[in-house]
Amino acid sequence: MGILEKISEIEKEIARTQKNKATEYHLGLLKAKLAKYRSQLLEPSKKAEKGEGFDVLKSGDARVALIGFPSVGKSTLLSTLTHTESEAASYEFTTLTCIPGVIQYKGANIQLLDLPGIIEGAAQGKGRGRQVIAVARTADLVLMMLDATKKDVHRSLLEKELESVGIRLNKRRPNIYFKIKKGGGIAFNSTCPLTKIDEKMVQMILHEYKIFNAQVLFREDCGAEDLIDVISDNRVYLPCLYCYNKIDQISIEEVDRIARQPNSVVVSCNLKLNLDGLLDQLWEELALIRVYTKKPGQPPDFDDCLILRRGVTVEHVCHAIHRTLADAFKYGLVWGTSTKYSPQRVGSNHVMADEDVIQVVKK
Ligand SMILES: Nc1nc2c(ncn2[C@@H]2O[C@H](COP(=O)(O)OP(=O)(O)OP(=O)(O)O)[C@@H](O)[C@H]2O)c(=O)[nH]1
Ligand SMILES: [K+]
Ligand SMILES: [Mg+2]
Repeated sequence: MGILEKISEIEKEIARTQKNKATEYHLGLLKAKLAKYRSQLLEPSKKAEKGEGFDVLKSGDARVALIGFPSVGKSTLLSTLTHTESEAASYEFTTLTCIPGVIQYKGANIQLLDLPGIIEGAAQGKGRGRQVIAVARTADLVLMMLDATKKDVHRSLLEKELESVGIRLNKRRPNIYFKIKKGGGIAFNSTCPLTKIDEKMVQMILHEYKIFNAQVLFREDCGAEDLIDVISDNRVYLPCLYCYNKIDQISIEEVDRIARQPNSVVVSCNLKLNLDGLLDQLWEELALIRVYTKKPGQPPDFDDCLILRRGVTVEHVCHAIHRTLADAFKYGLVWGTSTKYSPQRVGSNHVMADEDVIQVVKK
């Protein structure tokens, strides 16, 4: 039996197994098996299926991958937001390779990748699904483009495809400490009550992965799937923005309903509706911030900013300015929303905010 058949057998078995106390171990084991086969399926693809036209160099401050069914308007969006033209047409699979463009926004260069449309079964290699998914894994954010005139099944189908190859959208890594050891068996512990898993199931899942010595500490109430995610090293956790296009074709009530969904933005590429709103939300989801620098006795340099991630410290800023600056750092003077006073003297672990100005004082 091939891996694909094994996967489909297990999927069928999971579907027909009733969920209850008596079957939970069995289900946990099936899920572990499923995850194992799926990762086997992905292994050989790394080299063999790279595919021509998909090796695009990473550039700029962040990378965004456009993922969606055929003809939802991905190429139209790229041509509208960047100086790059990507052919758009009314027939499916117009785009066959990865086409990079650059969005210039608030001083940042955001690389936007137009990709072929993907369909159900993409993860198993249908269409150019595997190559597309491989590119998505390298992105800082997935911009999932959807046709607002179509039903939401498209969205769940795409989510399932990405899910099945280890891409987790808008989810953080489960808070489970996991470390393989040389001996000593499985040391299992938790810092909170667990309602979805117990020691026996943890053991079973680890054994399925041929792990017999490990330290496992649950720091939140996670289940079998979370544990499997932590064991598997091919998981990526990405923010996802759902972009509903073609709102020129639907009622205002429908637009309003979609726009209220979490992580969603509504646009019309053809009529250029709400593209500013899309850029704004992209900026937010990418968690980018601008930091301006200032030399002593001079006004801040507002023409040139550093583009960094939310949560960066003064130390990061020093590294971004020059690699030797962190060593020479004495203290910083910061003007902006991250401080109580402007300016305020700060140490190297002070956290910066968007549009802060900093002057670095050296030893
Ligand atoms: N009504 C409407 N049509 C649009 C809009 N944006 C794009 N389209 C149309 O949708 C069709 C497909 O657009 P593309 O940009 O080629 O779509 P794609 O997602 O790149 O398609 P593939 O590359 O084939 O996967 C074209 O006929 C576009 O003119 C929009 O906002 N409203
Ligand atoms: K198309
Ligand atoms: Mg296209």
